[in-house]
Amino acid sequence: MPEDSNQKQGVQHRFVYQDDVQIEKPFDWTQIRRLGKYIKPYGRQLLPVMIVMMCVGALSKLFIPLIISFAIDKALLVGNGKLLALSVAGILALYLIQWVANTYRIRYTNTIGQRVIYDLRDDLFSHIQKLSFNFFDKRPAGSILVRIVNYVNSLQDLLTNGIVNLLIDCVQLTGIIIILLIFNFKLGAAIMITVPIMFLVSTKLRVAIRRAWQLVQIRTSRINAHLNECIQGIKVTQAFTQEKENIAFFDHMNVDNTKHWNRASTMNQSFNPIIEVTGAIGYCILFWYGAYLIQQGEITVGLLVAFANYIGNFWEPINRLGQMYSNLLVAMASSERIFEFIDEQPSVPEKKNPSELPPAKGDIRFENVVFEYEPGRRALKGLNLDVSAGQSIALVGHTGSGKSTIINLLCRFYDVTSGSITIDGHDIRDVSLNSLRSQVGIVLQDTFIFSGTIRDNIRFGRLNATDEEVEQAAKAVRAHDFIAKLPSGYDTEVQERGNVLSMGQRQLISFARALLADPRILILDEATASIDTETELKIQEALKTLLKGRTSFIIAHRLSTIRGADNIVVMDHGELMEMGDHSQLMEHKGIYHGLIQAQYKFLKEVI
Ligand SMILES: Nc1ncnc2c1ncn2[C@@H]1O[C@H](COP(=O)(O)OP(=O)(O)OP(=O)(O)O)[C@@H](O)[C@H]1O
Repeated sequence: MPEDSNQKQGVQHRFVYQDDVQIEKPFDWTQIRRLGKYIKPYGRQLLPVMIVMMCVGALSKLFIPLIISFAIDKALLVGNGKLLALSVAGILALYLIQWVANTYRIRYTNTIGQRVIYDLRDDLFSHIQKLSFNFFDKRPAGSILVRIVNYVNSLQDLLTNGIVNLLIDCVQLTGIIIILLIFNFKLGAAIMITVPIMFLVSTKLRVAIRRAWQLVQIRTSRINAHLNECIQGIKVTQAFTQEKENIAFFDHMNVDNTKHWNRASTMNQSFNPIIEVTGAIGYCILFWYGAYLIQQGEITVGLLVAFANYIGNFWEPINRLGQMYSNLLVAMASSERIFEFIDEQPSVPEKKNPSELPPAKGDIRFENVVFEYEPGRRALKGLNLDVSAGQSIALVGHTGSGKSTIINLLCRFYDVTSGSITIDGHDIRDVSLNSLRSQVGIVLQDTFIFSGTIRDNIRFGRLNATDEEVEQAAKAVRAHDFIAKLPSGYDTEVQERGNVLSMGQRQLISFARALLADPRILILDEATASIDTETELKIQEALKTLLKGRTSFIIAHRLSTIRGADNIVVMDHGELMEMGDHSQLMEHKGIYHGLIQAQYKFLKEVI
């Protein structure tokens, strides 16, 4: 393969974005019933008014052509001015009634639709908040986001306008058909020859057009995902000088998107002419056959005008029904995906009537703990560990040895595959998640800073903390000095992920956050990033304050932390290999000794 094409293929296969495979689903009553449950709470209050308004609007529209017909035959053609004026007034009154009814109907439909969407979005978000870690392990954040935003929005149209329009159109169509057949069966039946053609074109072509637009939508989503990834990873891209490749990949996606857009747009443009031609055939039949029936004396001119009016009103609902049908198929797929999330049960279930974990002393016991993230791959292979209240435990070991897993299990982000973990003798599976997690504080390596002020970020540890308490916590972990030097002090706005702050500063903020929460058990995943000695000293002092009197687990990377720990647990391939304090383990000359030697050697070489 020539180099050029090799390169091109490489670029095309570099980023893989998973699309939602099915963009439409067949009509499904279960979905409608589930959606119906969301409408029910508002039904009794708003539905009756809405239905009355809908019927008034549809009926007043149906009567207008009849009055026109009456006005032509009985007033215009015989020169009865008074009756003509009365008819015009009647038509005006009907238009007015129609306008009022439609205004209120739209207002009520929108209210119901908005409330349903609000409830659905709320349910989805609160449900996702409760789901366990393994749910997020399996899904990219983008796909979760799309379900909350796009799929819920795509239901909005169906719920606000779709269902009501469907009812109005059905009432209107039935009304027109009855009137046409009653007033002149032969002419009515002749016009209706075009109905099946119109219906077929409207449904089939609409579905094809909808599909074409959805393919465009998929391409646009891919572009968005790629843009998002490229912006997030811009530093890596520039560091590895991959800008050209990224541009080439983006171009390839852009071309693909434009190609699909052109196709969908061409199909779209063909829709109206087809509908117009079919409509025109209907008019031809009406005027040709209608003129014949007038000559025969079977119908009046007024009735012919009324029929023309009805045909005009006839295509509109048929056209909309076709569109509604294709919207419904998309809504089926959207609601299925939304309910799929809502039905997802947390893999870490709460007991039916869980007891509350009493204020913990902090004695922790891991007994024969086996854990598999995926069946057959053991991340912990029968861990036994006893930790007394107030002890600090440093977890060390090679990458992938199971250190974070121990912490994930203690917080019950996952449940043990077998064995048990107890706090002060209480199995953590028997107590409520809230009472457990509120007593276990966690400071992660990748400190998450939310958009907001520094004060808000510290207060995240305890939302009802006063400003003084926030500042006290910051002072205790030596964060106050740098915060005070920021342009607006504690009120300085930091952006998502806290990009304006250094690694060390972010860590100090997360310490203050943890101190404010004041948990009995503290978990600390130390940052590995190199920080200057002054900050390192500050962090060590802050750590002392933070750990005082608490049972703590530290995934340790710094020699200083390891030395100070009461007990050092050395993990290897999911097994506890060594345990003891620093001097004991150094004497033992095992894995720990090797790790420390390697670190010293590295430091010596660097220094
Ligand atoms: N979410 C996950 N899904 C599947 N396997 C996982 C998951 N998280 C970790 N593992 C696997 O479990 C094992 C232990 O991982 P763990 O994260 O506990 O290691 P660690 O000692 O904390 O490593 P590091 O020091 O690199 O953070 C590894 O083999 C890892 O591949």
